[in-house]
Amino acid sequence: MDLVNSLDGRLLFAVPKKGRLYETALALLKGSDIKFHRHNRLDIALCINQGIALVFLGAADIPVFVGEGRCDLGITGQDQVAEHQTSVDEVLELGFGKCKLQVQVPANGSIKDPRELVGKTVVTSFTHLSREYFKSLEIEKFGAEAVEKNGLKTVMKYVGGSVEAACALGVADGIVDLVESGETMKAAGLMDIATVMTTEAVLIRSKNPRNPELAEVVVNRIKGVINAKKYVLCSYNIPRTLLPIVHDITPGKRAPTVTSLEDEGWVAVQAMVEQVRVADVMDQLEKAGAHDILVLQIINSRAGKD
Ligand SMILES: Nc1ncnc2c1ncn2[C@@H]1O[C@H](COP(=O)(O)OP(=O)(O)OP(=O)(O)O)[C@@H](O)[C@H]1O
Ligand SMILES: O=P(O)(O)OC[C@H]1O[C@H](OP(=O)(O)OP(=O)(O)O)[C@H](O)[C@@H]1O
Ligand SMILES: [Mg+2]
Repeated sequence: MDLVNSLDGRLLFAVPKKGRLYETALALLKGSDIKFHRHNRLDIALCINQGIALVFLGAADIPVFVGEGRCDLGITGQDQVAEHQTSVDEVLELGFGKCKLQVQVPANGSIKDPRELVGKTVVTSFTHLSREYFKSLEIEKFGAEAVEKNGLKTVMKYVGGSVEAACALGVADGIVDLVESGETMKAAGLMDIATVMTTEAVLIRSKNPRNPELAEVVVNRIKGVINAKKYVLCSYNIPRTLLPIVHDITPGKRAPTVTSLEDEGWVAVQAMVEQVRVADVMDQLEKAGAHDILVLQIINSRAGKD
């Protein structure tokens, strides 16, 4: 059976084929028990244990394919969804691929404010978002009527990558590009002067998925993996008399689990704690008189329906 026929009835899930989101997106699929074989150079992979086919696409193309209903689910950046103005449901923020889309200019140049770029040349891979951004600056400066009548004065030029080189090459007065650590920007002798948007990876769903029940199962599984990463399980022993104190420090998601120990007067406590707070929580517990404090990783989770 050829590949196209074997796609029949399968839920099509678009995932980035390379770049910044690739590895974490694949780890997320693995955590959700979505197993597949990807043959060399093929951009479609059938899942072994689910009625799903993965479609490997560029992150920028994923909102388009999902928006047109060609794919049912997709993982891409919020920036790409906004840039391509497609109608999709953003069902879940995924907590990785976090960065900012920023206006940048030469650090040693005279421009210090994005308004000074009005009427000049801006190079970017995000022409729609950049146009919208400079349109609002131009409306502020010239008024909506003038902008409507004369069009944008700022010139937007598209490049597909290595946007930072544009200023040094004399192609641009400023750029609009993604910044995470700022290393690339700094290495190119640029500085940021405004933020167009902040973004992270997101799970998107078509308005009309071909198998809504299976789409829901996949969304829930991914949700479980994402939520598990947000929390760790904290367990410790404490004299029963101190329990009221620790309730305040580790209230858990619903309530802490408290079990009696053989050692009379002592209890064992287990509670979910936000990963970002765990060091602080451990300090507080130790100070309050807790012993044997352990922090355990949660691999997967389901909150259950209320
Ligand atoms: N430095 C970064 N840190 C975090 N997330 C990023 C970074 N750069 C890009 N992203 C996110 O990843 C998405 C895809 O960008 P990426 O540059 O990986 O794709 P690409 O340009 O298709 O790949 P490549 O750069 O390998 O050609 C972006 O739209 C953004 O959401
Ligand atoms: O602030 P930083 O941590 O340095 O990250 C920002 C860089 O990451 C992305 O580029 P990528 O590596 O994907 O290369 P590209 O420009 O060819 O897309 C983005 O376009 C920036 O150039
Ligand atoms: Mg890139």
